[in-house]
Amino acid sequence: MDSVFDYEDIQLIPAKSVVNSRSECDTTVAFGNRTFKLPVVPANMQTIIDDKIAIFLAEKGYFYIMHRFEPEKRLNFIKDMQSRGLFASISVGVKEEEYRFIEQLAEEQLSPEYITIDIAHGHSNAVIKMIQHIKQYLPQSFVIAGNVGTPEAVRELERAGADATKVGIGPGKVCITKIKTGFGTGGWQLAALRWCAKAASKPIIADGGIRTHGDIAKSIRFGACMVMIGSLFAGHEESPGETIERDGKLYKEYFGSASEYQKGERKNVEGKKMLVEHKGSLIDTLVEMEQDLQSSISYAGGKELDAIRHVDYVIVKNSIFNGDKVY
Ligand SMILES: NC(=O)C1=CN([C@@H]2O[C@H](COP(=O)(O)OP(=O)(O)OC[C@H]3O[C@@H](n4cnc5c(N)ncnc54)[C@H](OP(=O)(O)O)[C@@H]3O)[C@@H](O)[C@H]2O)C=CC1
Ligand SMILES: Nc1nc2c(ncn2[C@@H]2O[C@H](COP(=O)(O)O)[C@@H](O)[C@H]2O)c(=O)[nH]1
Repeated sequence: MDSVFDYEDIQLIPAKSVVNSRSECDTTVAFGNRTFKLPVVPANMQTIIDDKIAIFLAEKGYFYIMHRFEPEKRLNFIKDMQSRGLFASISVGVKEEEYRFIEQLAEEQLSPEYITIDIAHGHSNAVIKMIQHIKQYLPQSFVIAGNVGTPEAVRELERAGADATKVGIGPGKVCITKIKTGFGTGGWQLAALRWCAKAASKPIIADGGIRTHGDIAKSIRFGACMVMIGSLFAGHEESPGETIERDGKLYKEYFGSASEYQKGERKNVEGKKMLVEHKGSLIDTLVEMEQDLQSSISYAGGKELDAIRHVDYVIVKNSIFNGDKVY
C-alpha cells in the first residue's frame, strides 16, 4: 500500500461543469438487477432499520438491508415485502441455525432478492461456506458478504461466489473493535477501500466511517459502488427506539450490533451505545444527500455518478475538520 489516509484527509479536485443546474445530475446506481436512487444504504442495525423503514425505502426506490437480530421475523418479512411487489433484502449470520433457515426458504420457494452475510470478521471459512450454501439453495439471490478489510479477502469471497463484498472493519461510530482488539480499518477506511477496490471484480460496499455527505462522493471516487451508513441515519423520527429528552433536547439511541445492549450479555463486546440528536424526518436527510451528491457530480464535471470515479484528489491532512461545521 503506497499511502494511508481517511475521509477527512482527502479533497476531490473539481473539473469544468457540463450542466446548467445540479438537478440535471443523476445519482442513480445499478446494484444487482435493480437501479436505486442513491448509492447509499442505511446500516443493517437494529437502531437504524425496521420493517416500516424497509417498506418506505423500497417503495421510494432506495436500497435497504434488513438487520438479522429478530431472526424469527425474517420469513414473514420476505413474504410481506414480495406480496407488496417490493424486493426483499435480508441479513444472515453463520451459525448452524442459519443453514437451516436458508434451506427452509428454498423449501418454501421464497427467494429474497438480496442476502447479506453479516459478521464481524468476514474473511473466514464460515462465510465462504455460507456463500456456497446460499448459492446452492437460493441461486437467484444476490449475495453480499462481509465484512472484510483486505484485497485477499475480497478475492477469496468473490471466488466463493459472493456477488458483492462489504469493506470496513472497525471504522464505525459505535465501534470499539480497534480499541479492544488492535485490528481494523478505523482511521484509514478510505485507503483500505481503495486497496480492496483494486482487487475487486464485483461491486464493493464501503461500510462505516461516513461522517459527512461529502464522504459518500469520496467513497465512490475510491471504488465503492454502494455506501453503508449508520450514524448519519440514526436519530430520525422514524428510527427504531424511543425518543429521549435530556435538558430540553431530544435524542435517540444508536448502539453497535456487537454491543452489550444488542447481545444482552457482556461477551465479546465490540460495540457501544450513544445518544444521537433528534434529526427530524428520514426523507429530508435522503433528499439532502441526493442534492449534495448531485452537486458532487457537477463538481466532477459530469452528469452521472461515474464522473466522480475519475476526478483527481489531494491528500491534505485534516483539511475539513479544522473547526469547520456544516451548521
Ligand atoms: N464492521 C465491523 O467492524 C464490525 C461489525 N460487527 C457487527 O456486530 C454483529 C455481530 O458480529 P459477530 O460477532 O461476527 O456475529 P455473531 O455473534 O453472529 O458471530 C458470528 C460467528 O462468527 C464467530 N466469530 C465472531 N468473530 C470472530 C472472529 N474474530 N474470528 C473467528 N470467528 C468469529 C462467532 O463465534 P464466537 O462468538 O464464539 O467467536 C460466531 O460463530 C454483526 O452485525 C457485525 O456486523 C461487529 C464487530 C465489528
Ligand atoms: N466494530 C463494530 N462495528 C459495528 C458494530 N455495529 C455496527 N458496526 C459497523 O458500523 C457500521 C456503521 O458505521 P457508521 O460509522 O456509519 O455509524 C455498520 O454498518 C457496521 O458495519 C459494532 O458493535 N462493532
